[in-house]
Amino acid sequence: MAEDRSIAVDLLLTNADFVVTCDKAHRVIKNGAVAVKAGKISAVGPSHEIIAQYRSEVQLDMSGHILMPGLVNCHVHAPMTLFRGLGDDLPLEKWLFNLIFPAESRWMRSSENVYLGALLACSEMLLGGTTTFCDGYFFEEQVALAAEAAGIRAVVAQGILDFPTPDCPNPERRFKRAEEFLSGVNQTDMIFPALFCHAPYTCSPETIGTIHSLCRHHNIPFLMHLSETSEEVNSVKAKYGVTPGRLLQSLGVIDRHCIFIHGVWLDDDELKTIKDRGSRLVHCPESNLKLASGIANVPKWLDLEIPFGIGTDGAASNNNLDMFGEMRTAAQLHKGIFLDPTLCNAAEILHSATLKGAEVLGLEPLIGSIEPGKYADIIALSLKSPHLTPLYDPLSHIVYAAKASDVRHVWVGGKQVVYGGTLLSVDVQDIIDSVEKLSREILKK
Ligand SMILES: CSC[C@H]1O[C@@H](n2cnc3c(O)ncnc32)[C@H](O)[C@@H]1O
Ligand SMILES: [Zn+2]
Repeated sequence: MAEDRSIAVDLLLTNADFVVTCDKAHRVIKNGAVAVKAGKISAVGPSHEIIAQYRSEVQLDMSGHILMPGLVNCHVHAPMTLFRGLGDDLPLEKWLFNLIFPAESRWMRSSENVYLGALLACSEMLLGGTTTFCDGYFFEEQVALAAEAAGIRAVVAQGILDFPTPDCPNPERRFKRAEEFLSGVNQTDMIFPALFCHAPYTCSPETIGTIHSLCRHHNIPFLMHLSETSEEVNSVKAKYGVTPGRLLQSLGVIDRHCIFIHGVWLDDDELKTIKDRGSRLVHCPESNLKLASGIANVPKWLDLEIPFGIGTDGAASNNNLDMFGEMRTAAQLHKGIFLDPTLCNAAEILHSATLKGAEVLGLEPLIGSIEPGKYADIIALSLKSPHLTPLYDPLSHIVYAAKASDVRHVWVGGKQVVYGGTLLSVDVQDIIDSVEKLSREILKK
């Protein structure tokens, strides 16, 4: 009898119509397979080669599917799923100050509510193929707990503002709150703590400088909404005499720790500073459109080679956490604005939602592509639908035609969390029932 020299692994995914690796070379493997051991990818390649080299007691036939890395949602406020559809058709300032901040001070003072909203968000994201998200909110420890329960990877950034917030009613304690958060949440390969200075119009230079120093000290990301609306630019100019980007530059905080969200109104000099100082950007096209904040100059970001990720923003301004929809919007929007169909092509946008997104979050050595050594954060899209037929180019389908509901299977760190479109880690119906119950109370007030 011939000796079996193959290597034993924990999981073999074979016969996928395509493995879209999202590696730097944009490698797409026809009839591909992936071998997974101890949560990480051992090998990826043509099915016949992988099957010859590896064996596993768990071997799944992925024919009729695309395998690709899990999507990376670079900007979310997970608990805000509780406010989905509560305040539509308003500009940012009215939406935020007249509706959302009061709603947060009423409903998000309960850490249980924050946990529940975050759990709903994690469910929505996993079912839609997102395996990593970067969050910013209050009681962010609860978001970390929800992410752990759901089995999704997360950067959890504690929100800091100069005025009373649900988890820090006394603003004088805001730096203590940041430190308390950092000492309470341990970094693992699933949960990565960070701090989120809300915006230049809600955080003083003292707050920005102190929180940024803490981020530098702990070597963690410093997040901030920046240059989201023209009103923001005008109000910062009126108060400080300079634009938001220049204000941060004058404070000496623009560096490799910074992840700036939106950047709709950043001018060329501000963008150049962001590039030169190693900061990164996040594009949230649907939230920017819905709040009529404007449209970020993403073609310029691409020209300048500024690493940028894609984010949905919270469900109160999007109103979903669907990264397939977000990719499609990002790919189409700039073509329409600049009357140039070559802009933001499918490969560029898919990279922003996977490998580049991982790079933006500082997680690129761990996730973002299907490559040996990376965590097995993998999703399987079913191709057996009219809207995905015929198939000439898998990248085209992923960006321009696929829907979140095409996601059939999801693995995070090699652990299957979605099977056949069903979430295995938490009871979604139970979460929906609890949120519906709470929403009836929210509606009454
Ligand atoms: C510290 S982050 C949490 C804080 O941010 C608010 N928020 C949600 N979406 C936006 C946005 O697009 N711009 C500015 N602020 C936003 C959220 O309601 C929380 O108060
Ligand atoms: Zn936001």
